[in-house]
Amino acid sequence: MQGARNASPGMPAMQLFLDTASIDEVRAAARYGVISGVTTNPSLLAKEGGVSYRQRIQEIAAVIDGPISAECISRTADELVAEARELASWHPNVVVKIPIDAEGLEAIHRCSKEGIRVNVTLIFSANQALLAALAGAAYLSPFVGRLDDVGHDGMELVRQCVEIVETHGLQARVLAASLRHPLHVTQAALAGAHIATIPPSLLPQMLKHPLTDVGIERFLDDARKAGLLKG
Ligand SMILES: O=C(CO)[C@@H](O)[C@H](O)[C@H](O)[C@H](O)COP(=O)(O)O
Repeated sequence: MQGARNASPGMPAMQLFLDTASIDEVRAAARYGVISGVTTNPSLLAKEGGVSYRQRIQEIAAVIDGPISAECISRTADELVAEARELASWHPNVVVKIPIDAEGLEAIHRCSKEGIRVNVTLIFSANQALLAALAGAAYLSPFVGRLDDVGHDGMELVRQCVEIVETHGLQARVLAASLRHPLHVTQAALAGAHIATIPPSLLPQMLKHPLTDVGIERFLDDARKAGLLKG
């Protein structure tokens, strides 16, 4: 992780990943030193006007020295494994994303046995998360916002994933995904998510507080009165 120190020895600090395929957004966020990885998906890539996926992943990996998720689009286990090998060959930091279904579960198992790190995506239940973790997933991605959209408590799934992983000493890390607003990030941190992947628009929203702006203005006024500042 780029700037943080662990609160207690042996306990990894929570990490923030950026959820984008835009190199400009990655560069803009990287300067703060709070982004430890990047997640991409076909929908995010589609916004990038036909750029090669491989080239974009390599550009991102040159800016962020951490896990970069690239998503598989194959639908059978054999094809998923072949595609995962290809994506993983693009850069040593690539983590391949595989959706959780029957073919996906077999592919997760086979990839993890080969040493390819897998981020299991489109997780909407605790049992999907358990199966993915048992198959050897490196990351579990519960989709918070999309569960909220259909009237469920997306953050409760994050809590359940964390509890399952920690109760049973599983290796997988819980990566809260489909986060839509700053409160989601706070809630993911409090739920014990190991990682939250955030759309770039959330970063300034997390940072900003009107009372901070008012406070800065007040201090500047007083600094003028005290003669510390001219004009
Ligand atoms: O990689 C992941 C999760 O591992 C993310 O890119 C994940 O696909 C995105 O967070 C979601 O697709 C965004 O979901 P939504 O806000 O569009 O519903």
